[in-house]
Amino acid sequence: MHALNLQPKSLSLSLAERLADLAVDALIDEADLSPKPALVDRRGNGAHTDLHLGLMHASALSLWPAFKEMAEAAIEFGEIGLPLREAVGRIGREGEQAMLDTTGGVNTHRGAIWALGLLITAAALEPQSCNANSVALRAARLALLDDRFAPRPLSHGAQVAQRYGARGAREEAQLGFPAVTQRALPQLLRSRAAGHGEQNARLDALLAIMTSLADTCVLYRAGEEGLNTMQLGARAVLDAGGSASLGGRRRLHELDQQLIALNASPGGAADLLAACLFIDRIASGDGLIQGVF
Ligand SMILES: CC(C)(COP(=O)(O)OP(=O)(O)OC[C@H]1O[C@@H](n2cnc3c(N)ncnc32)[C@H](O)[C@@H]1O)[C@@H](O)C(=O)NCCC(=O)NCCS
Ligand SMILES: Nc1ncnc2c1ncn2[C@@H]1O[C@H](COP(=O)(O)OP(=O)(O)OP(=O)(O)O)[C@@H](O)[C@H]1O
Repeated sequence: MHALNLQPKSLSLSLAERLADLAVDALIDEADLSPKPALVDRRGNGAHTDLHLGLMHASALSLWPAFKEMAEAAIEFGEIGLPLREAVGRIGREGEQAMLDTTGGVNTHRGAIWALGLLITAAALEPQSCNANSVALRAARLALLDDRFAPRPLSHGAQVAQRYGARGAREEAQLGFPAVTQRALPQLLRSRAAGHGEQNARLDALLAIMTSLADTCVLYRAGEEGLNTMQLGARAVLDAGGSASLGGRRRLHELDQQLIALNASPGGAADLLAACLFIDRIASGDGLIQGVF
């Protein structure tokens, strides 16, 4: 059993503060990871005209209070149920507003607030049981509850669901984040074990998500052609040896060019990579052990 260490010796941060720190760290690590196909990274803006790395960092930092508040709500309510679900929904919407205030109205992290918010809440509910599957399962149980106060806008995800019947961010969470638990985390561990280096292992984890995700950002911007290009291209990189190999790097460069030409940015996959990095840290106890903060 993986347990969060509740009593750091060197600094007395609360559990909620530590979880918020880890979530913001995961977002910053995701943004900085390079070269990500068609996404914002240290090289540039990928397929985006309204996003850049500084904005992604500022947005990530703006979410810290909402993340902390979600963890505190979990501790206060103490169990999965409608009161907690609706509290977290309200805090998530406030976090989204803080994000929009920070970015001047640009959507930098909507999907990430959803995924990380649920996972933080799930971790804070039972910090003594934080292996990947337990946290994802608790997050799924929360996501399955219907928030009566959630607005139902005709979001990009909803439009794509109508048009293609695609499962989006909501369904991914309700299923227990299979793209993270069954694809990204196993790939991250395999690439690390093969000695590929941390940055390549993270890129490989992102690619593993991209091989099968119905990313509604890609579908909205580039339709089924975009989604097929993303899934097949990501598979080709991994089959060529992954990000650490010369063949894999060539394929990765090709995929970057193809997705940019199609204006197809895999933002949903990027959010799930952040979720993967967050779970990896809490499941290994890394960062929650005393002295790190
Ligand atoms: C469920 C959410 C993500 C809305 O989803 P929807 O598909 O309708 O919206 P939209 O297209 O605007 O954004 C979805 C975002 O999810 C990400 N995403 C896209 N595809 C996927 C996928 N297959 N899996 C996971 N994430 C994805 C992308 O970043 C995308 O931008 C969420 O914003 C929401 O409903 N929030 C309500 C407030 C709430 O309850 N918050 C709880 C906080 S924990
Ligand atoms: N490094 C990243 N680069 C780009 N997008 C990212 C990155 N990390 C996460 N994302 C996610 O991608 C989404 C932004 O994608 P996109 O711009 O397609 O969204 P949109 O607001 O639905 O569409 P549009 O900009 O076309 O109006 C955000 O919700 C964000 O969570």
